Amino acid sequence: MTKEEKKKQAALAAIAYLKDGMHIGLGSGTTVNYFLQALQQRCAKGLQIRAMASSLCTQQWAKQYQIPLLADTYVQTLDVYVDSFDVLNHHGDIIKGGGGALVREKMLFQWADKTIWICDDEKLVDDCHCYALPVEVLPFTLAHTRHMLNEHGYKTSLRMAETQPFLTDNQHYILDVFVPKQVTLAQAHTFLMSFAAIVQTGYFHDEDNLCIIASSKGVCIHPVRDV
Ligand SMILES: O=C(CO)[C@H](O)[C@H](O)COP(=O)(O)O
Repeated sequence: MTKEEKKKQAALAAIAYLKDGMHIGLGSGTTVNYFLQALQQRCAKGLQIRAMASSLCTQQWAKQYQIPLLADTYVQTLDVYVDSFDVLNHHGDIIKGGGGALVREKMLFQWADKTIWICDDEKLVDDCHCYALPVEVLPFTLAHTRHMLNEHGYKTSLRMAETQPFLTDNQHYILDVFVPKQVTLAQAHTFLMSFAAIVQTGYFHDEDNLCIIASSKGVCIHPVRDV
């Protein structure tokens, strides 16, 4: 089974957790796009939900698929948040932000009553240090921020979109940060958040929510702590 087929299978399995009347937070990325396509079909068959997108890209897809959207000003509750991630280790440490939507993704994750993670098995890793940690940062005094991080052993790479720095939906930059081996992601997150220029990191921690993992053997569903 290809990686794309696995993503699709995981996304399809998440549909079973949706009920009429729910407010659903939508993550970002290609796996979520498969979820949106499945959701479009369920909505066409009568499922009554309303959704909130974590990125402009997801919002555009949701509109294209005619998924009813909520205006953020009026939403007080989110029943469930559905998203994928870049990597997850066996301790519930998650890296997100490959698509640069990490701030709004974390907001919806923190807000929702529960989260359903959807992924292919290639995203499960022993050590998250294999993947750079995306960090959303203010463009103001960027060179200084990078210099300070470098002084502490954190190498950084400014994410680009062709010849210009990649701009997030919040009009900030993304630094892909290589966390030193001896520092845990949780420690790195706390350290990085001490910089006023850093808006948020793509480090998430979760143990209790469900993770739907698709592999060539099929789909399995576990609490994150048992992955
Ligand atoms: O964190 C994210 C976007 O900011 C995505 O969830 C992550 O990058 C995974 O994307 P994909 O489903 O395309 O593999």
